[in-house]
Amino acid sequence: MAAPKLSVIDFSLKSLNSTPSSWITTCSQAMRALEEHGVFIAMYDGVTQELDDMIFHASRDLFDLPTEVKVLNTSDAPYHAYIGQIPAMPMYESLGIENATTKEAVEIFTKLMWPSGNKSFCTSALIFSKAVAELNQIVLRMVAKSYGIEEHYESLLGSTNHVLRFMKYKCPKGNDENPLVLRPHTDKSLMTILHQEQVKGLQIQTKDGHWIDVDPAPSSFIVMAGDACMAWTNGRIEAPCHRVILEGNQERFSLGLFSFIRDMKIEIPQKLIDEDHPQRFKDFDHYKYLHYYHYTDEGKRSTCPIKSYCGI
Ligand SMILES: O=C(O)CCC(=O)C(=O)O
Ligand SMILES: [Fe+2]
Repeated sequence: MAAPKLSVIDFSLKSLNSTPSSWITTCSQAMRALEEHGVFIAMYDGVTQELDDMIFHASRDLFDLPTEVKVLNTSDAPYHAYIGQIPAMPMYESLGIENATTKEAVEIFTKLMWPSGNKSFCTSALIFSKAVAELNQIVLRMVAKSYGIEEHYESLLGSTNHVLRFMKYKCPKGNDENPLVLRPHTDKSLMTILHQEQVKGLQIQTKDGHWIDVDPAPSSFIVMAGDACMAWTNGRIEAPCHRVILEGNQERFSLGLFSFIRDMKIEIPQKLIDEDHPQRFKDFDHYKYLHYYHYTDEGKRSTCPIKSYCGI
């Protein structure tokens, strides 16, 4: 049997905007992939090659800073800020910018890391976040339109916190080093969009248990549903399990734009509840869910924390 593959879907702005029927075709391809696998690869031209080069250059600059500077990146919310120096994950380090689509937040982060300024970091982080948030919005609008829950989605839009996360994986030192650098998990976001530089490592698990390698190709963005999307769509779109394995001897850089909903409860749309689809989740607060997953024993131990948190 041929190895399973992820769907690769053309999300170039030119083709999406060319005719209404091309939007509809892309929408049905995206929906099929999301409902079957919770993930697809979008070929997206909203990030130019020049911006791509700039953002990975900016990422290297960021990781080159001393640890005592990087730890200044803090947040009240778990997994929103600096993570590193963790004995169980010696090869992993990451930093996060909250509200990364706003100039003010990116400027504050830049000033914290480089008190004397770093214009090129600031510019590329902001433009990259906006471009990827646009892709995030296009995909979520497709989901909302397909399910007839546009108004519902629009109400979440203004409460979205886009967190831009810079990730670095150091190369494994010896042959005995465990190549698993990020353990299998589902994301806790509403949606995540990942982008990797030329070194591969991300693997996604299909529902029947196969691990698929995600090839890093220029312009390819991995669009992945998070746990909050599974609850919001009343279980129609499930968050896929994924991990990072590093077998080569190169370090790896990747970027993720994670969307979280704050200051309001995510309600399960009535349109998605009927006789064939009984309600599977209760309305929930996304940030309380993050707290449950990261800080409570029950949340940490659960094999499906979103179900244990707000499942019916
Ligand atoms: O580095 C990657 O490609 C994946 C990162 C990831 O899965 C995460 O941060 O949740
Ligand atoms: Fe993840």
